[in-house]
Amino acid sequence: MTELANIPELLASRIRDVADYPEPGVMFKDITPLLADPVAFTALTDTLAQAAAGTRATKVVGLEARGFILGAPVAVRAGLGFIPVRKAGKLPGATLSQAYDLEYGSAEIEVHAEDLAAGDRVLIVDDVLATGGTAEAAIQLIRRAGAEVCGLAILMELGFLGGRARLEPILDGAPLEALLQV
Ligand SMILES: O=P(O)(O)OC[C@H]1O[C@H](OP(=O)(O)OP(=O)(O)O)[C@H](O)[C@@H]1O
Ligand SMILES: Nc1ncnc2[nH]cnc12
Repeated sequence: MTELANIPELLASRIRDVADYPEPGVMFKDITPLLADPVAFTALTDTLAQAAAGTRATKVVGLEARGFILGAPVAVRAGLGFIPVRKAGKLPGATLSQAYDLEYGSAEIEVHAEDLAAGDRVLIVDDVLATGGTAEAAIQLIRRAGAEVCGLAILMELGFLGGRARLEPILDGAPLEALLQV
């Protein structure tokens, strides 16, 4: 387990701001420097896996694509199965789909219907919470599959975009943990 004095400071130092990407007016939070640093990536994985332990999750859902990079090692560390929620058209089996808007556009996500069922407690993992559109769509998908959302574990929350205010009313008390706040 990682033992570092100030994990949030380390993580924040490895996230790069890119102005006007992917469109004018957006300050993009680029996590690739964090991923390239094994100490920071391990600290992030361990910290998110600790969040999973407190939720009694039975599965981890990661949101394509950056949520896969973070969610898969968290699932392994926590001893849980990993379920990918993919952008539309990428999963070969029978899927449930949900359209949504995000900070810079709109999209549709899907999950294999057979991957989740009643009795599953799902922890959603992603890198950034902005408007909350992506996470809200994932919550809807997971519930339509019959499973319960037991928490959201996010690396960075962009508070000024209102994602937390949007999600908390629909989370039924499940925790929304963001390691960093902007
Ligand atoms: O709160 P929101 O406004 O919905 O934005 C947050 C989402 O946006 C990013 O994903 P993106 O769709 O850019 O996909 P990527 O991970 O494939 O880059 C990020 O990884 C979150 O999933
Ligand atoms: N500003 C941002 N940076 C990185 N990912 C994002 N997803 C939505 N908004 C984002």
